[in-house]
Amino acid sequence: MWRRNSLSLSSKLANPYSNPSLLLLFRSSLKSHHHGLLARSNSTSPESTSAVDPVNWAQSGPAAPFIGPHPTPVSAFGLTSLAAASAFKAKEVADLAKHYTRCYWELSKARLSMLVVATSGTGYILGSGSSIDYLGLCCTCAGTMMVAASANSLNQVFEVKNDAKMNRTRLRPLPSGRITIPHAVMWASSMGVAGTALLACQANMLAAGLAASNLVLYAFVYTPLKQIHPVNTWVGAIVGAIPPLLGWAAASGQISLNGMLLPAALYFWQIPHFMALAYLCRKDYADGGFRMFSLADATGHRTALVSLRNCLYLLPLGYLAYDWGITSGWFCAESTLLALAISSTAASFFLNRTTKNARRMFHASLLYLPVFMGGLLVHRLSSDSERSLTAENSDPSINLSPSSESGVDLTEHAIPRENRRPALIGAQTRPPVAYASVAPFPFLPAPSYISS
Ligand SMILES: CC(C)=CCC/C(C)=C/CC/C(C)=C/COP(=O)(O)OP(=O)(O)O
Repeated sequence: MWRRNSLSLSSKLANPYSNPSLLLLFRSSLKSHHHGLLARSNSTSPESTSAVDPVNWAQSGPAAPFIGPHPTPVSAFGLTSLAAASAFKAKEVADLAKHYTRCYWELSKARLSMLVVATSGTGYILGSGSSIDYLGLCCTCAGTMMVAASANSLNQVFEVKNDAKMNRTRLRPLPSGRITIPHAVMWASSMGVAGTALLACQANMLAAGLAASNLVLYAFVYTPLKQIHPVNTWVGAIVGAIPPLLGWAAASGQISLNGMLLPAALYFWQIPHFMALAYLCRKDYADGGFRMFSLADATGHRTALVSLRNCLYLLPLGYLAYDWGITSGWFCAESTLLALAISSTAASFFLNRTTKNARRMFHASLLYLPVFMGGLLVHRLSSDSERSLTAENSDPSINLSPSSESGVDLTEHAIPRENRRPALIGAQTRPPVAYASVAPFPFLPAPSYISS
């Protein structure tokens, strides 16, 4: 199609008369040029230069010669027509660029991909320790965006027939015929290769490997599974949970237990989110030929139960974030309240399985994720603040002096960047009040139980 468009574009440009709109533009510019010359000829000297009006010529043969002072009307005419052709060419190129930008945007499911990037970026910051490498963060986000765009485009390539049968998806670029399958595959391949290469060069091979494996899991396992077995939702939840791990791995160079916190939140969060969506769009999914969990559950009882169970799994995450030294105790409280809020919507849906309650649970899930990630970032403990707390509170065997001879040296020189955050697993947990003197309230006095 692109080839056809570009061919027709070039042939139109080569022969402007073959295009009615260009001919119109061409003729109107000639007319105004002609009228201008005539007006001037009436008011100025009768010095004559004859010319042919090609518009009238085209319609009814040669026109009466006009007289005017312009020494070279034919070359002026040529310039005007050239300008008209260039303007037309520019407009058509701009329209073409707009058309394909829109197709790429929709193929990439850009808003979903941006959410994926947000989770990966949050993972990167959490895995960064005391100083964030902003260039690394940007490259990780860009690489994640490209690979996610590729995965989403491949998903649409494989589901073009199913998408055409669903109201929600029938206007996507492939089922609506706005782009061809080979073109979409070309876009997906280039994005996948470029994104993985960017991650490999600017982050590390672990992050690149996670991205590439996730692409394979999403496009080649999850996507066909949607038409085979309801277990697809759980596989999809793994796909959604990988990007924050990828971000963590890009920053820290490894996968560690406390790097699993955000992936776990994403995994549990996706179950009620997608269960609500599949419940609300049951007919659409059935029409599309997808085997979603909710389709084999006429009463919605099991769909609601599974959703509620996974919401409850979100409850301990705030405590774990605090206990593992990722965030302050404030996050523990906030996360628990947030999990209780989404769980209450899931409980309402469980007790009363109406569309309204399913929609409430869906909206609660939309709110949950940004608030949870925002809380993680706001209450995150950098290695510096952790280090000072650890020093104030705890184990005398931990010595912060760079030239420590006894105990564990926690200076940046002693701990490789990639090991900083993971090394803090198992560090002594601190009473919540100790966190009151760190972010986000660093101005508060040190807690009184700390001996000076
Ligand atoms: C780095 C990398 C490869 C990241 C990929 C992340 C990604 C694509 C996550 C999406 C997870 C998911 C299950 C979406 C639903 O797809 P769906 O097929 O059910 O959606 P649809 O019905 O709208 O097509």
